[in-house]
Formats: sequence, C-alpha cells, structure tokens
Amino acid sequence: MAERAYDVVVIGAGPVGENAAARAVGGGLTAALVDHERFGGECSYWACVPSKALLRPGNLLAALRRMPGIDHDGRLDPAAVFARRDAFTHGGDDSAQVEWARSAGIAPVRGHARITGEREVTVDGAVLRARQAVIVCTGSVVKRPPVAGLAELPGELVWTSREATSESTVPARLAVLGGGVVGTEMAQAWARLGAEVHLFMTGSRPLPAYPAFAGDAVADGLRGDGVRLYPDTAVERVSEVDESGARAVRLAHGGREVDADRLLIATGRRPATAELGLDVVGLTPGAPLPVDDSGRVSGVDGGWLCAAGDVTGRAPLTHQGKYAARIVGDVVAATARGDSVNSSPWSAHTATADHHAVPQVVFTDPEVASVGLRESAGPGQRAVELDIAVAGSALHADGYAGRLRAIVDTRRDVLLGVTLVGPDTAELLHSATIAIVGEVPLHRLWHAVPAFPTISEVWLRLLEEYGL
Ligand SMILES: Cc1cc2nc3c(=O)[nH]c(=O)nc-3n(C[C@H](O)[C@H](O)[C@H](O)COP(=O)(O)OP(=O)(O)OC[C@H]3O[C@@H](n4cnc5c(N)ncnc54)[C@H](O)[C@@H]3O)c2cc1C
Ligand SMILES: NC(=O)c1ccc[n+]([C@@H]2O[C@H](COP(=O)([O-])OP(=O)(O)OC[C@H]3O[C@@H](n4cnc5c(N)ncnc54)[C@H](O)[C@@H]3O)[C@@H](O)[C@H]2O)c1
Repeated sequence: MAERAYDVVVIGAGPVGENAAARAVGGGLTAALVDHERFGGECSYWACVPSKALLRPGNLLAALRRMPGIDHDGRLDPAAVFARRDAFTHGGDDSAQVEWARSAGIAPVRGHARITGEREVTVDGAVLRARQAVIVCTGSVVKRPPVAGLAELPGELVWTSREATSESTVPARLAVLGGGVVGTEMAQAWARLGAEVHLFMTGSRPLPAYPAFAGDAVADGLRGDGVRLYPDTAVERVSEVDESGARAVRLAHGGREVDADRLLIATGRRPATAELGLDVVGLTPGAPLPVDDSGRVSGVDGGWLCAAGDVTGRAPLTHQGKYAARIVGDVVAATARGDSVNSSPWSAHTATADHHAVPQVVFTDPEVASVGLRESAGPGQRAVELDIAVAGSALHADGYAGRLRAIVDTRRDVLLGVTLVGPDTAELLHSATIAIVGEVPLHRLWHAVPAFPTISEVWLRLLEEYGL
C-alpha cells in the first residue's frame, strides 16, 4: 500500500482547510490538502459566493427602483444573472484552486479521507502519515427535518442550498422550509428572479436568532417582493402530486395545502463527521469536533488532532472558519518548531473572537449586519436602540429605513454588540467589530468623527443616545 508522509495532513479543501494548510506551509511545514469533491469547498460553489452573486443584482435593482431620476426597465435578466454567478463559480471547475494550492507549496490530494490511526489518514487506500498534526476541516452538510413524506419525495422536486445556489431555471412556484439565513436569502433571490415563493417558518418571524426588529424588517422586505410568509407554521406532511402530467410538491399544514414546483429545505446544517473514521480515535461519528481556542480537538491525547471551521460547531461562517484556520495553522507550526503556544486571550494562538465578536451579514434587502451580543444579557449592560435616520442615509436612498441596536457594558464603557438593519448596512459592520475587539471606550469613540454625509453618522447619534 502506497504511503506518503507530510508534517500536516489537512482533510477538507474548503476555505478553512485551504487557509490552515497555507498557514502551516508559511510556518515552514509540508502539508497535504485532501478533498473528495471540489477544492474551494461549499463556500465557493454552493454557498457564500453563488448566493451573493444571485442576490446582488436584485438588491441593486431594488435600490435603483427606490431612487428617482434613473431610467431603467425594472427587470432582472435571469439568464445574465446565472451567467455572472457561473463566472464566479467557474462553472464548477476547481482547477484554479488546485493550481493555487500547488503554487502555495501545498500538495493537493483528491479522494475521500478517513482517519485510520494516530497521525494517520487513508485516502482511497493510500496512507498519508502526518508527522505533526491532522487538521480536520470537513465543513458541514444539510440537515433534513423530520417532516412526514420528505424522504419519499423524488429528488428532482427537492432543493437544498446546493440547488438553490446552482440551478439555472426559475421554478414557477418555490416553497421554502425554514426562515433562517439560507431560507430568507434564497426566498428573496428566487422571488426577484421571478418565482412565486412561499416561506414556511415555525417561529413568528424570520431570522429568529436576531432581534425582532431585524426579522420584522426582513419580513417586510420579503413581502414587498411578493414572498408569501407562513409564520408559526409547522409543515406536517409533504407529498408528490400530479398536475396534468407535471410533478409538484404538496405541503400540508394546519388543515391547509400549498402546491409548489420545488421545495427548498433550509432548516440548518450539521458537521460533516459521519464518514471520517472518528470512532478509531474514540470520538463520536456525526458529532461536532469540539476544539479548544487553539484548534486542538478535546479528548485526544498528544494534541495531534486539530479542527477548524463548520466541523467544530463553532461560528459556522467562512470568515470565522478562516480565522480559526490561521490560528490552528500557526499553532501547529509553532509546536513543530518547539515554540511555546500562547493560550492567553487575544494572542495569535487563540480564537478569542469566537466568544466575543463574531460578525455576520444576512444579505437580504434590507441587510442585517450583526457582531457580538444581540440582546442585553443583564445587569451592567444596556441596550441602546435608534433608527438610522441621518443625512447620509437620507441622501443614500429616498425613504431609507434602518435601525441599530448596541449593547453596552456600562461598567467598562465599551461595546459588547451591534446589530444593524437597513440597506447597505453590511459595510458599517467592520467599524463595530473594530470597536468591540479593540474594546474602545465610548468616551474615546466620541472622537472617531464620522464623515458627513455618510450612513456612519449613526455612530454619533448612538453615542448621543447613550448620553455623551
Ligand atoms: C447557502 C449558503 C450561503 C452561505 N453564505 C455565507 C456567507 O455569505 N458568508 C459566510 O461567512 N458564510 C456563509 N455560509 C457558510 C459557509 O459556507 C461555511 O461556513 C463555510 O463553507 C465553511 O467552510 P469549511 O471550509 O469549514 O467547510 P466547506 O466549505 O464545507 O468545505 C469542506 C470541504 O471538505 C470536503 N470534505 C468533507 N469530508 C471530507 C472527507 N472525508 N475527505 C475529503 N474531503 C472531505 C468537502 O468536499 C468540502 O470541500 C453559507 C452557507 C450556505 C449553505
Ligand atoms: N450570509 C451568511 O452569512 C450566511 C448565509 C447562509 C447560510 N449561512 C450559514 O449557514 C448555516 C446554515 O443556514 P440555515 O439557514 O440552513 O440554518 P439556520 O440555523 O440559520 O436556520 C434554519 C432555520 O430553520 C428552522 N427550522 C428547523 N426545522 C424546521 C422545520 N421543520 N420547519 C420550519 N423551520 C424549521 C429553524 O428554526 C431555523 O430558524 C448557518 O450557520 C448560517 O450562518 C450564512
């Protein structure tokens, strides 16, 4: 049996695995990077990149429609939107990412990887030995809800986020199950591309993980695009129906029925650890890989097994996974050199931001942008909330509607969290992230003067509302 040895073997060549491998190589180590599907992972081909490519034209057109003085015909051209998306995903061709790995000094390996022993990974019969560490970056897979009839539906009727981000035909009617991030983004994208969209959610509003004002604003935005919302609605059964020879899906809920041409399952994801051989090292297949803040898997002796990204069950976002990847890559390289690993908060070897400052943007119209705490957690904290109504926002768009909530640590006079909702609030988020990570006292933030007339003037209004 063929056997090769590297300092590090990284399993999963999504954005996280790529960064972990690059960082280890940058630290002087050799690394193999294994993937059984496409180099670039979910993010590049079926998630972040294509979903944002599908959303951007609709968001831009809606902004144009809100702006007097611009001639436009008010339509999206779906074929052109799909073509632009496909340019970003290279039509599914990952050769550029494989070439990037080679040029970065990483050895790309195609095939399904399993852990077959301590520091040992087997890829389709070939053993890869890891002198220093195995870093698992296998991401996550779609979680299917236990809805009666779902397992029996023909595959062509059911979309997951993969089809929702890669299909090039607009279904006449699309039913969406789940009002989280995937559900809201894809409901809006496909509604704007021309589908009649029905969005089912078990809670009273979309985006239940966010403050109510954000979910309500997104609900209004979706309704404005003709999306039919079904709050507090559990779909009890789905079944195939024959509509004059055409196949469709019937969703039954509370004695009512809705028919659709496609059903999008958007009810969450689970870590991709089922087929990894975790039992060999005493871990539970299917469960997330719990890691410490330096990326070392808990409960495995010797510190040789590490993980980063969605697979850990921590902040399942590309940027956060890449942050964890940079850290674990540096930790493995430092350990190999015999350097000490600094596990104090905010050190180069510690993913401290996971606990305090995870930024996320929901790219709907209006956008939701959030970092840190979203709700006040009790004594010593104060929520300050205000509309985004400044000269910059008024000039940005007629009828601009937005809102901001900040959570302040009143004892230390620093921000703990900021949530913004409104058109084009995404680009304001990093200023909030910097204020939180930098623990900038609000009385010092007072001297960070926002330029006139920008939407950032809301920072000044926030501080005034707080009492400065
Ligand atoms: C529709 C959608 C939109 C999203 N939009 C955003 C967004 O706008 N911004 C954002 O930050 N996040 C977004 N996310 C989340 C983001 O996609 C993930 O957080 C990110 O892809 C995680 O990166 P990863 O490298 O951990 O995993 P992945 O990108 O899933 O990569 C894991 C890789 O591991 C490979 N693999 C798995 N098991 C094995 C094995 N045994 N052997 C070999 N290879 C294996 C897979 O083939 C895959 O290539 C979105 C998710 C979805 C579903
Ligand atoms: N812009 C972004 O950053 C972005 C975009 C898309 C996805 N993502 C990430 O991808 C991951 C997956 O997203 P997601 O939207 O699938 O998960 P999610 O957890 O955000 O939302 C899933 C929703 O489905 C609901 N749900 C569960 N079972 C249901 C049922 N039977 N009927 C109706 N609703 C049901 C849940 O209550 C939840 O609100 C998330 O971690 C998300 O952060 C990020």
